[in-house]
Order: sequence, then C-alpha cells, then structure tokens
Amino acid sequence: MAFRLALIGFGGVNQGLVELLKIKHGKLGGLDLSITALADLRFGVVSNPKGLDLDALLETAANGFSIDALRKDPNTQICEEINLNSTLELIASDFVDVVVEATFTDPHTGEPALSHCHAALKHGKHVVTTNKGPIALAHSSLARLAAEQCVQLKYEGAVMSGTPVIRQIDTTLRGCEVNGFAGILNGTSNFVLDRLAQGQDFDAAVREAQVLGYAEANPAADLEGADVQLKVVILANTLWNTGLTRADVPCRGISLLTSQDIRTAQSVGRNWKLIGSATRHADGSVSASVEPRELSADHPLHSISGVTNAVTFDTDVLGNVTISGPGAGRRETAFAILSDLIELAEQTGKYEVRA
Ligand SMILES: NC(=O)C1=CN([C@@H]2O[C@H](COP(=O)(O)OP(=O)(O)OC[C@H]3O[C@@H](n4cnc5c(N)ncnc54)[C@H](OP(=O)(O)O)[C@@H]3O)[C@@H](O)[C@H]2O)C=CC1
Ligand SMILES: N[C@@H](CCO)C(=O)O
Repeated sequence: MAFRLALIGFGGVNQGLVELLKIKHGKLGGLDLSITALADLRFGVVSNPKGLDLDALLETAANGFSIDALRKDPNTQICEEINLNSTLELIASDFVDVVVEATFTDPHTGEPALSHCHAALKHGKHVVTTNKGPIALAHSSLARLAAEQCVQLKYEGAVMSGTPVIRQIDTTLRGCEVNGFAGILNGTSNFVLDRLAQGQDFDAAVREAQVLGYAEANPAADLEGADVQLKVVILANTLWNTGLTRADVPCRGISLLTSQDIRTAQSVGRNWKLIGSATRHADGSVSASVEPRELSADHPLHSISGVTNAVTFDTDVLGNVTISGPGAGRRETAFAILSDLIELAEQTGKYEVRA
C-alpha cells in the first residue's frame, strides 16, 4: 500500500513527520509513504509526483527555508508565490492521496486549515490533521463530507499529541459508557506551571516552551485556555456527538495564577493544574469547563508534570481510566500522524500493516 502525501504547513510537526519517515523507512511493513507536495508560507508551493527527497526537505528547514536543496531535483516544481488558491490547487493534484494539515490553529475561524481540509475531502483525498481548529469548529460537516466522498478524516494528534486518546474512544473503550472526563490537555501551560513552582519567571517559562516546540503560534491560546477549550469540544463530540461548541465551554486559563499561589498550594501537598472537563447528564445534555483547579495529592492528575498530559475517563464498567503521555512536541505529534496513516492503510488496504 502506498500513500502520496501533501504536507500543508512545514513547521515543527510536519518537519517531525519527515524525520520520522526517515527513521521508520522500511519498518512499516508494506506501507510506502512518499511526500509529493508541500506548501508553507515560508517558501511557497512545491511538488514532485515522484516524491520529494526527505534529506532535501530537512536541509530546507535547517537552512532557514532556503529552497536551494529542493531545486537540485529537476522533477521538482517550485512556486514561491503562495496563496489560498495555489494551496487548494496543490491539494487537488492527482498525485496526492492524503493531505496532512499542520498549519497553525485558529481557534475562532479554523482557517485556513478548514478550507484546506474541506477542499481535500471534496477532491476525494483523505485528511490527517493535528490542527484543532477544523475539528473543533466543523467536525460534523467535515465528517459528513468525508463519508459522502468515501474517504477518511483522522485527527489523533489534535488531543494529547502522540498519546493515543481519540483512537481509544473508537476502539478499546467501545462497550463502556463514558459519562465524563477531566484532563490536563495542554502541554505548554502544564510546563509553565511546573517552571513557576521551581521559581522561574512566567515569561521565561513561556519562551522555553516556544523553543521546545510546545506552544501555539500565539501562546495566549495555551495560557488563556482556548487550546484546552478546543480539545474539550473535540473529545466531547468524539465521545457523544452532541454538537458541543466553544461557546458552551466557559474558559479560564492560568495567567492569573501567581508563583505565590503555586508555592502556597505546594506547601500543603497540593498542585494547581489547568483542567478541561465535560460531563454527560442523564438527559443527554453535556456541561463542560476549562479552569485552573487546586488538586489534592490523591487526585489522579495531581502529579502529572511538565509537558506530560493526562485524561481520566469516567466509565460505567471500569470506573476511572486514566491515559497519560506527551501532550505536545514536534516528533511526538508527528507520531500521531504516522499512527493515523497506518490506520488509514489498514482500513483502506484491507490488510494488516506490521509496524
Ligand atoms: N507542536 C505541537 O506540539 C502540537 C501542535 N499541534 C497543532 O499542529 C499544527 C502545527 O503545529 P506546529 O508544527 O507546531 O506549528 P508551527 O507554527 O511550527 O508550523 C505551522 C507552519 O504552517 C505555516 N503556515 C501558516 N499558515 C499557512 C498557510 N496558509 N499555508 C501554508 N502554510 C502555512 C507556518 O508558516 P509561518 O510560520 O510563516 O506562519 C508554519 O511554518 C498546529 O495547528 C498546532 O496547533 C497539535 C498538537 C501538538
Ligand atoms: N500548544 C499545544 C500543542 C498541543 O496541542 C500544547 O501546548 O498542548
């Protein structure tokens, strides 16, 4: 089974994917992944139906997005002008099977990612995305379009990076009723809270999270809770399909917490955490929130530290089930894309990929 990928956005996550493809080359059973198209604001629209060279792609990123390395292959087409139309044209190309959308998340409109995903599905391309905007704001219409076009829409990386959560809902947790969840769903804010507890300055901690590739393009989304709000909407709608929207999720972030608040809590064995949660009530309605909570030492999320995230599902059969792992990171998030591609290959190729 071969997939020809179009990478839309070539920031940390999609660069992480190229690195992973190099490492995993030949280790994915019968799955052959090539990158035939690439679009990024920093260098334009690039294509090669025979497949772009992975080393040249990484060299491009390493050299400040100078495209000299890509020019070496005469089969590579490069257009340095990029706009929505040229990107949509690239997405529609007949040498693209799967569109991997990893531009920035816009929590208000979901754009331009929403247009990229919509166009891809409309042209019969599968979509794999880590972008929370389109999934939180328009999952049901995108999923309907995917079903009409007989293609798949996958978004494992949109919640808790490479840590498997979305797929658990669809697979291993099937048969359980999930009545609610509470989670630490943002790596940057959890990382910053830890740094504050260690006495570091707030702005320095945010800068460190940016350098490490955890933060959103606008880190206010991490710190003021909008990123968690989107993830709560995505998880709740994946679980219950009740059409929860951002407006239904009251949201407060961590920016008003002081180092003093954090140290006072610690002195009595408690920790402040930014918690996203949702509960389904007996009448089918869902209530949800994002807020800092002071957790006692016996709480399952009390000791989740740094960029690690965790979510506890409240289930009818198993009681509490907690999943924990990386909540952000370039390669960690790229792994979610890889795992979506492997599942896609299994579903569409009707054979098992031994990865
Ligand atoms: N990093 C992480 O740990 C995680 C990230 N995500 C999500 O994955 C996505 C990608 O994250 P990440 O790689 O870290 O983000 P980056 O900001 O590193 O990369 C995004 C890239 O997309 C480019 N871009 C922006 N607009 C367009 C456009 N219209 N067309 C083409 N390219 C565009 C940006 O260019 P420019 O810089 O010039 O704007 C940038 O190079 C985001 O939506 C993020 O929320 C999800 C889980 C974890
Ligand atoms: N900025 C996000 C990336 C993962 O969605 C975080 O820090 O959790």
